[in-house]
Amino acid sequence: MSIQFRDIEVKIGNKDILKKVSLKAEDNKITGIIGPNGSGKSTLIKTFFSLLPHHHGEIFLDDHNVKAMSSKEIARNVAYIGQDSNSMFDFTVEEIIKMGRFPHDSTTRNIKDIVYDALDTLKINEFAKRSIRTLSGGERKLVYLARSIAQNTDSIILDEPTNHLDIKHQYMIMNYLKSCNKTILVVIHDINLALRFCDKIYMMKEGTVYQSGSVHEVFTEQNIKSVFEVDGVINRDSKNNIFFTVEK
Ligand SMILES: Nc1ncnc2c1ncn2[C@@H]1O[C@H](COP(=O)(O)OP(=O)(O)OP(=O)(O)O)[C@@H](O)[C@H]1O
Repeated sequence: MSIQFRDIEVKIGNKDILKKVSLKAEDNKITGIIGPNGSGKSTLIKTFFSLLPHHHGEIFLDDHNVKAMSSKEIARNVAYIGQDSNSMFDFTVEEIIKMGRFPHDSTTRNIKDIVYDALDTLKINEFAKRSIRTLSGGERKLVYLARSIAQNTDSIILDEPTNHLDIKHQYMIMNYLKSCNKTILVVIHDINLALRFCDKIYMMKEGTVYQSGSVHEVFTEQNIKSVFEVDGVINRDSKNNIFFTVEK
């Protein structure tokens, strides 16, 4: 299932936050959105779920304009893991994960089994009875990923999923996303994680797509300098993986 933004424009007050942004995330691929703070990454993904209105452009799920879809229908197809993992309410982890089943009217499987499979996948079974409010920021991220697993959608949109996570859990999440055979659209800040895991990158600057393509096409020293104002070097290790280091 592909996710496509066509010529999206967002204005807040007099400020143009997004200026004709187009992006396509495809089946079985991790598409990364990277860019400096304030460049419009979260704004773009929020428009998909109508969390922010867009003033121009269209958003499609395969050939379906999301404008014509109910929020429940969208949630049957696309899961969302936002930046903010705080919870206003004192739900248990089990209850949070169970919410992933809300868009689905029925299932042949026992819901408790679905919840426990999701906990198992991320090896967080011991959190099941805990209140979400007692978990650390990183632990909460894992719980919301487990909810998306229970939601069983073809696509997942994630806003900085590795934020707050230690290196083991950063790789656990990215490896899960790589192996799950879904359409993954992810806002990511870490250039080296993006280099390692993303199939396609959209590099944003000041509300526009500055560059898009494969990691090799986008992560050039020149593009990184122009967009992030950082001098650095693209290196290759002995296994021919490329990585970026900042020069002093
Ligand atoms: N409700 C709002 N009112 C005014 N300005 C807003 C509002 N929401 C977002 N903005 C502005 O829109 C711009 C883009 O914000 P957005 O959150 O999309 O950036 P981002 O690229 O996701 O940044 P970050 O990497 O810091 O999360 C920023 O300059 C932000 O200040």
